[in-house]
Amino acid sequence: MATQYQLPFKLADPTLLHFDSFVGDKWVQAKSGQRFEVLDPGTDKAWASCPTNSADDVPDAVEAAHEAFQHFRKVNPRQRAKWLLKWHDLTTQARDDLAQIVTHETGKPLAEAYGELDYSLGFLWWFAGEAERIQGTVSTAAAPNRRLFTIKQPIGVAAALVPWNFPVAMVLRKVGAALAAGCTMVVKPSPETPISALVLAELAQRAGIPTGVFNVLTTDLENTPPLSEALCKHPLVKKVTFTGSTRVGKLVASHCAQGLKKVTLELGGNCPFIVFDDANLDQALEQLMTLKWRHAGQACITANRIYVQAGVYDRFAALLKERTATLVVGHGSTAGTTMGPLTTPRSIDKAIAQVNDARQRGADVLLGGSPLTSQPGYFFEPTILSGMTDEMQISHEESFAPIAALYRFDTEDQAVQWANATSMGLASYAFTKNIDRMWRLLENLEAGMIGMNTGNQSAAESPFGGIKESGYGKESGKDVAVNEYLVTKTGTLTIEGQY
Ligand SMILES: O=CCCC(=O)O
Repeated sequence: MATQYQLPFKLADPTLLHFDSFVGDKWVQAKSGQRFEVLDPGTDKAWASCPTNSADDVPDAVEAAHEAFQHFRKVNPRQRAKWLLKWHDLTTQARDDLAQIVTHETGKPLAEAYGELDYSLGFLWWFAGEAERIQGTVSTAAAPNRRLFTIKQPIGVAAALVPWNFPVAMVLRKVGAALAAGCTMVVKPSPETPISALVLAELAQRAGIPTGVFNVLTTDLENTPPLSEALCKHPLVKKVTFTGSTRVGKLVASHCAQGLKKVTLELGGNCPFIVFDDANLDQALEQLMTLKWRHAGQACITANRIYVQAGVYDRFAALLKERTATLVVGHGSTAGTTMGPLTTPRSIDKAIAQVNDARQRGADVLLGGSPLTSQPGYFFEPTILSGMTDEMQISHEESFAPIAALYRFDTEDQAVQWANATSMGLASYAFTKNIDRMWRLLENLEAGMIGMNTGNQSAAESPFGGIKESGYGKESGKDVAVNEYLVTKTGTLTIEGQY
């Protein structure tokens, strides 16, 4: 359907853009005919609309994916790899256009949108390689004349429930693994970021990926829970992958439990970032600057609680303040912007509540602390809070906002105890030049991913996933990610006349 909205940017290839859902090989409306608006978080203005699909629209999409699976499961892995590589090449060519779209959906600065695209392209490249490396096993049984072997087969139709903070990366991380395994997929992008997912569908079609293998069902905030529930409970959906909050992850798991569906959950972080007295402070600071302010703090692996040892606390806080004060907050497409808006107005409300709570309980606001209301859009000042303590809200819940919360600690044991004092366990970061201590931290910090003198550990080749209430299952990395979309079948063979 043509859109009546004015595009706030120019595309080199406007035919990439679609504003309808993609099921099978067709661009489709919701059965209800309803549509919802897509807003630019940097202006609060609508620039597109998409179909408001409901639970009623789920069966057509799942059936299209199921029909496609009957053929796709038998396609030679090399052919699947070639399609993924072709998709990679076409997405690379569309990089400039996709960057504009990501910036206008999420608010992130263009340079960060490019960074997300390069990260995303890594998934198509990586999973093309993984497709041909799916292997079973052969072994000799204890019983005589018997051999055991296992084969791996695609599990079936997968449903992906995707967040808005990295809309291209999160789609491609999930679908790359699914297609490498031989599964087909129905993607439900977030209400904030449907357009980039639809561009990926256009590119998948151009890459020759067969009809029904990649489907996109858009919907608004209100219809997200029932549509997602219908996907989780549809009998032909055999696998669900979700990235988002722990609260919603538990709901997804409970919907899937009824059908004993295989589930991957990438949930909340509340990640600690620990700086010891013997750290290279420049290194720690530089890593924190990127990790904390990336997408205005809206990443599940961002540093939520920053623990700094007493000997360097004041210096580190002063340096962080000095560097943070140089950030330029503005619309993501404006040249020179280094931090964009939050993606949703809900996030502003939460940030205000968290800063007020910390302030009332005795924290000092070293920088920022308020929404920026002088311009339209959902802007919040880069904020540094010092003197944080355990009873403050931020200690127990993710900010998902540009708030750096500093805690002073004395000993390694104290830092580890505080870092682990959370129900979550996605990522932890530690900065020290003491190798014995670093090894102890690797073993003692309760998280699925440990950054050691680095704040950047996300990559296609690196297994991504948490423990505790940060979820289960791995995305990306060798074998583990594709395994999430495979089932193992065991064969037992009797061989006469052998041993
Ligand atoms: O926010 C979740 C994903 C972040 C990442 O993949 O680095």
